[in-house]
Amino acid sequence: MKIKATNIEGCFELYPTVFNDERGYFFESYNKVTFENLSGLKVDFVQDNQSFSKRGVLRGLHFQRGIYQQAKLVRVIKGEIEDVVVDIRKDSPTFGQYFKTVLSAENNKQIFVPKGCAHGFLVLSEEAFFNYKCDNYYNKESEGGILYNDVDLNIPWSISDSELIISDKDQVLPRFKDISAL
Ligand SMILES: Cc1cn([C@H]2C[C@H](O)[C@@H](COP(=O)(O)OP(=O)(O)O[C@H]3O[C@H](C)C(=O)[C@H](O)[C@H]3O)O2)c(=O)[nH]c1=O
Repeated sequence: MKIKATNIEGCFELYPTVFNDERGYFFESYNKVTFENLSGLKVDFVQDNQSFSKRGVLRGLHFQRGIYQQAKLVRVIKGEIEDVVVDIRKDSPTFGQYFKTVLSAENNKQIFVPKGCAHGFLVLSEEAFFNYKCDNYYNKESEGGILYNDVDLNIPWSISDSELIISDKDQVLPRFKDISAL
């Protein structure tokens, strides 16, 4: 497992060691000791999530507030997505910056999304299975979000608006300038 910093403080990519043989492949998708040794962080993940989406589905940008803020370790089991992390920590040196990268079943790449960041993804392949760990439980009342095409963030999603599939809830999320930073 290797890790690589991103432009957002505390957000990093993880590249697992893949063992290929004539049967296929094997890799440790998560190992607490390895994660802690490489990141220097002690993270207690308490909830695993999985979602399935078709091409053009955009989920996010979501976060949870207060004591329910979540750090996440995200990955793709099948397909390919464009993953975006936005720093909404008002005291962070990278406040208001976003990080965007492709996660896929081919690159097996993962992202650690620190607490205080909004997260979302766009499915580029025909279908994608997305799987992630959270270090805090879901709390509907604490949910917040930012409109995916916020003009200030100006995130260059790779699929045009006309082809996007976005939930009713996500279509009416507030603009970045209107959320109270964490
Ligand atoms: C997140 C979550 C949702 N739910 C229920 C609530 C809804 O009835 C249903 C779908 O929820 P939602 O439309 O919020 O699912 P996503 O749009 O995939 O939300 C996720 O999208 C982006 C990419 C994220 O990073 C967040 O983890 C998460 O907000 O699952 C639960 O029961 N538990 C949960 O932890």
